[in-house]
Amino acid sequence: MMLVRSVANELIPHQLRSYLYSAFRYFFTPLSPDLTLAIDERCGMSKNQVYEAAEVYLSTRISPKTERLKLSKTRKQKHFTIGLEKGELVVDGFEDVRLTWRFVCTEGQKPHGGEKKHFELSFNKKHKDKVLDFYLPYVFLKAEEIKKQDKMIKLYSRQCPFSCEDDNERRGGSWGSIILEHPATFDTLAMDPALKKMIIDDLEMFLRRKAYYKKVGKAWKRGYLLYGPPGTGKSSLVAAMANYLKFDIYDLGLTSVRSDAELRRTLLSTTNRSILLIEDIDCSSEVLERQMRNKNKKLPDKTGLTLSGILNCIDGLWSSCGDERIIVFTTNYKDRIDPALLRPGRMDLHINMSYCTTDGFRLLASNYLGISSKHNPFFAEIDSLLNSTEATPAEAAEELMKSDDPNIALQGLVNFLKRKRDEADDETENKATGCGEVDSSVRRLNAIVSRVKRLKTNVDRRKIMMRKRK
Ligand SMILES: Nc1ncnc2c1ncn2[C@@H]1O[C@H](COP(=O)(O)OP(=O)(O)OP(=O)(O)O)[C@@H](O)[C@H]1O
Ligand SMILES: [Mg+2]
Repeated sequence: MMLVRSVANELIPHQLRSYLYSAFRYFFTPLSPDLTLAIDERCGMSKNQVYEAAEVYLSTRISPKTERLKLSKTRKQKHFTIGLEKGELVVDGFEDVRLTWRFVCTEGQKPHGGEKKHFELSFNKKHKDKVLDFYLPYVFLKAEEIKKQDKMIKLYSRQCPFSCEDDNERRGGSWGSIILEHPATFDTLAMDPALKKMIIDDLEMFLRRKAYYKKVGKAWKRGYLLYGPPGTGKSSLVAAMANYLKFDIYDLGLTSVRSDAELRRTLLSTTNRSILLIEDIDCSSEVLERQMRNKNKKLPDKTGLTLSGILNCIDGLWSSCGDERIIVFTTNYKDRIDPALLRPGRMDLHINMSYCTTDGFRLLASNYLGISSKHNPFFAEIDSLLNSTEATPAEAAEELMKSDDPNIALQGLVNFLKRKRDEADDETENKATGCGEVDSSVRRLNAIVSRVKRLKTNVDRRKIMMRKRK
């Protein structure tokens, strides 16, 4: 035998020999009774939901025999997050089936590199149907339960600004995330109570209506346009929505997107149960078009991202994939945005975030100072000032934060509102007097309005003084 092998070694070239050995092994080794499913991290450009579910589920199935684990915890998380390290195994049981999970990491192909991750799930072939029809749905269900219990809301933003020009792959849809720690909730939002209730009811109805959307053949999505001056709580409302629904936020800065194709890739890599946020929509499209033209003079004029391009892309994608999606546009100037966005059916609700109202002030006073209007002499004066002055909730909140002593803080707010009112009066008078075409009756009218406002505040002040004396 030894003699035969040494003769064979001499006569047959090395490569052919190893091929013959492996062919021999293939035909004479008994076939494995096991089946292995490879579960990649991504399906093309989207995340693989099986991978995501497995990752969450397996973190609760780690056996005492496992030798290496990945451990992490953010400031807001109550518990550690445990994950498998490269090559580690988890053995699981489902009814009479024994299943083995292995976590595999391999180096990605050059030039972009990066790690490619996947799970391998092995079990006896005869259980294939049971695993596919019952075990994997069970893994999904468990993963959903775990996620709901320990749901950390994430804020995603695009990782790749213009700087990494050669990195085509990253330019696709890579999002970086942090835990959203925005404390805004519907309880802390100062806005018209009826409007607030309407928004909460709308969100609730949206969540309940999965079957309804399917029945009428519409994608399960909802669009909101939030408009109003700076500091009226548009971004806070988005955070409150995310905290209420436990949805992640994808903050899409359009200036980081260079083409419609890139936008499509970016949107495809967002997940269900999320809010896509596009802030300052009135500026974004113009800035982008200008930026594109300046950046690449060779491009024909129409190559940049346009608002209608964005809307078509979002409409198309939104109608074809994804569930439980919310899209929010914000703007300071509703009148400046493209009419295409305002067309019926595009955004389901237009929400006006307005200046601080007396109800809003009460909520802020209770949140920031822990006081109510009962027996507080400042409230009537502040109410009357708010009715004649435009102050944003952000401005009011800033004043209320200036002192721990409610009286000092409220007095500060009164002074601030008076200053604002006087400035506004002066502006009105200046406008009236500075403009030659405005006739004298308008000027007189403006002066009367200002005087009436002041008179009303003086009366209020006197009432407060009298109440104090009593
Ligand atoms: N309606 C509100 N209720 C409670 N707090 C508010 C409200 N509006 C603003 N604030 C306070 O002001 C801060 C700034 O508000 P926010 O960023 O939500 O305003 P915005 O409308 O998004 O402004 P911009 O148009 O400049 O983006 C918030 O962090 C919050 O503290
Ligand atoms: Mg904002």
